[in-house]
Amino acid sequence: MCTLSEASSSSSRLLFRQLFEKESSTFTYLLAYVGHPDRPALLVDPVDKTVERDLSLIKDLGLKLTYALNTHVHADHVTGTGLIKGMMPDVISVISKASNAKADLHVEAGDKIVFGKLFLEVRATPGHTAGCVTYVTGEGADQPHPRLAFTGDALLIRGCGRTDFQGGSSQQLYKSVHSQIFTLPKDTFVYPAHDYKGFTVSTVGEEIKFNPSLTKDEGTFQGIMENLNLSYPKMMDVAVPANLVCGLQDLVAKV
Ligand SMILES: N[C@@H](CCC(=O)N[C@@H](CSS)C(=O)NCC(=O)O)C(=O)O
Ligand SMILES: [Fe+2]
Repeated sequence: MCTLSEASSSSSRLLFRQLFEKESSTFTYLLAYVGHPDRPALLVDPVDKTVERDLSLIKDLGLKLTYALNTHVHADHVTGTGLIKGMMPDVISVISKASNAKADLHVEAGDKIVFGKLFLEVRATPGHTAGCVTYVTGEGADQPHPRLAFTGDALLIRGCGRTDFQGGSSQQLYKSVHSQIFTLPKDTFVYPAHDYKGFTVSTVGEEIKFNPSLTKDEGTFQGIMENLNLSYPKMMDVAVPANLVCGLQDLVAKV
């Protein structure tokens, strides 16, 4: 199996970094095309608390940040998108149309986010929230192999996002994961938005085989999701309103 460092150094000219915010156990991903002197880059799911670290890394690596993407309206932390745009107004914030959140660019299934010769393809994976999307690296010449899937909270490693708020639906999540993620090539790397168990990466094949809830039939899955008994995220009342304006709430309040 191809390792993370192999994926990073493949002929696709993809530079890839997985970053972590420990208070909310959130992963942010940095991707860049380094086959051209412009070195266009994007961030997936930046967190407000670690924006300074991420922008400093981008500067160190000589990259040009072009897009800041969210997989969904997060309930447990404030997106870094607003802070990034405050400092770098040319960066394009991205979220799904179905999320009903403010952003420069609203995407839907089938859209492509292009950076250099690389691109991310948008797959609609609602269920954790109504507007969740998964971003998957492209297929074909110049694209990294194996593919990389940024699954947000739709699919976690040996888990999945809860479905008890923000338009969540266990029925919809089951369908999303089985039709949009489990149909990807089995060697596709799975990079989620969170991990609470110490994992960093999985593959589609591994989750098809070992995911404890999504390997079950749909009825059993729904029963599991109804009985998770998780407490609401501590930051929820702050994070959701902020993320609906892509973390721009302070800037908006000043206008
Ligand atoms: N304790 C945390 C919140 C943990 C939580 O609810 N995480 C969400 C993803 S963030 S919306 C989730 O779906 N978890 C699934 C699971 O099985 O844990 C806090 O207070 O922030
Ligand atoms: Fe979430």
